[in-house]
Amino acid sequence: MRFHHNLVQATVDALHNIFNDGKYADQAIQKILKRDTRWGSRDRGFIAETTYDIVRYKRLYASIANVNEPFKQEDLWRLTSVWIVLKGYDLPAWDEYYNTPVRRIRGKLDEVRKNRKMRESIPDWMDEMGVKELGSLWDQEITALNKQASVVLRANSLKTDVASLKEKLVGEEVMTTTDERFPDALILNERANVFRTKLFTDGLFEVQDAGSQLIASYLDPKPGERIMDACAGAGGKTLHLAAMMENKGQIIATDIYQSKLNELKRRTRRAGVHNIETRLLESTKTIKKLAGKMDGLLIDAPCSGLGVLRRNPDAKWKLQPEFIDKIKATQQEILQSYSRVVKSGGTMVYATCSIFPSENEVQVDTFLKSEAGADFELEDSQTLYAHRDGFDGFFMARMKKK
Ligand SMILES: C[S@@+](CC[C@H](N)C(=O)[O-])C[C@H]1O[C@@H](n2cnc3c(N)ncnc32)[C@H](O)[C@@H]1O
Repeated sequence: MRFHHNLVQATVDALHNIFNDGKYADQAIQKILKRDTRWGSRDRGFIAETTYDIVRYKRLYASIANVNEPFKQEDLWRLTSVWIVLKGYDLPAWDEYYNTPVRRIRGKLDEVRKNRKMRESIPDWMDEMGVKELGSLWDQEITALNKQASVVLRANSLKTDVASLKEKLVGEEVMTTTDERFPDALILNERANVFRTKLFTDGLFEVQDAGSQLIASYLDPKPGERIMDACAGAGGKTLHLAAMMENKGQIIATDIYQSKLNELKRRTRRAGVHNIETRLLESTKTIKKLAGKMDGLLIDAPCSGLGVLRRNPDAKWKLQPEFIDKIKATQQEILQSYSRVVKSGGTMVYATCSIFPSENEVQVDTFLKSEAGADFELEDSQTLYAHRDGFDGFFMARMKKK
């Protein structure tokens, strides 16, 4: 592999912004990629993937490179040298890499890889929590969560179907694979910037992980029904619900952030969806008004996000155990309060992108045993694991109201 100094410098700068300035990895990378319009897709791919890889393995690489935070420029260059050596490439003859101890780097990897916290590059507290929550599954799961995420599209059934979208993508030189477990999904064979295609701007697809695509189907909304998507965010699942409902009926999409709902509205227009109404949750009034009126409720709850570490590797370094405790309290509050919108005979799905039982089964169980949950019955629940199912980790539980 031939390395270009300006691309590695861009990677070093992105890492500086992420590690030293606390910027989110995706935003820092987007900003750096705007630096030079002459960079082609390979150059951009190199910067993005190398940066993500070093963020993912920060603890491991920093230990091998023998550098500590806050990282100086030369420390960040050393992290890139460790990345190059461990990938099995030859180091370019640049000043920054002068005297790099290549054999020592390889030897140190063999030494530290026996320790899971080092090998998988995770904070101590996260490893302890993972073992407590998942027991022996944690080892395989965290290894799988450190893999690079695949890019998955969801064909927008309001405008196309999987087979014709697949064919149209070939015209854009984007090759994809289908998977019978995820009927609307197309999985890219190689990463590509699909957002630049006209197919995307025309609303023929959304980028949405395969696991996430199961959640709207799990609620099974029917055309003409009234559905509430309580934690709609920017609407990944709301748009899917709308497509399943063939634009008929009504979806009330709520969130506590107007900015996210604005983004949802923008996506709605592109997707050709017109049965979504957004409402900002400012007080309990909105929920009270909707009490007993909904055929279906989706609670895509805020969570630790540990199931989607493939997509957000910097969460390993930004998450704190105190935040997880706080978010668990919010999850139960949301279940207790929003469940009242479901009418008799209606369905509620509680979902998270976490693989920890304390955010999932335990929350559902606590709810069902509480007064608010007394009228609900658990129909089914399932967890998608990255190590077993191959995509992001998700949990979903479906409850029926008597
Ligand atoms: C997992 S994300 C939702 C992702 C979204 N459903 C999608 O598919 O793109 C959880 C969302 O819950 C919102 N949220 C946090 N606390 C909330 C609350 N008390 N009530 C409603 N939404 C809340 C967050 O702003 C966030 O957008």
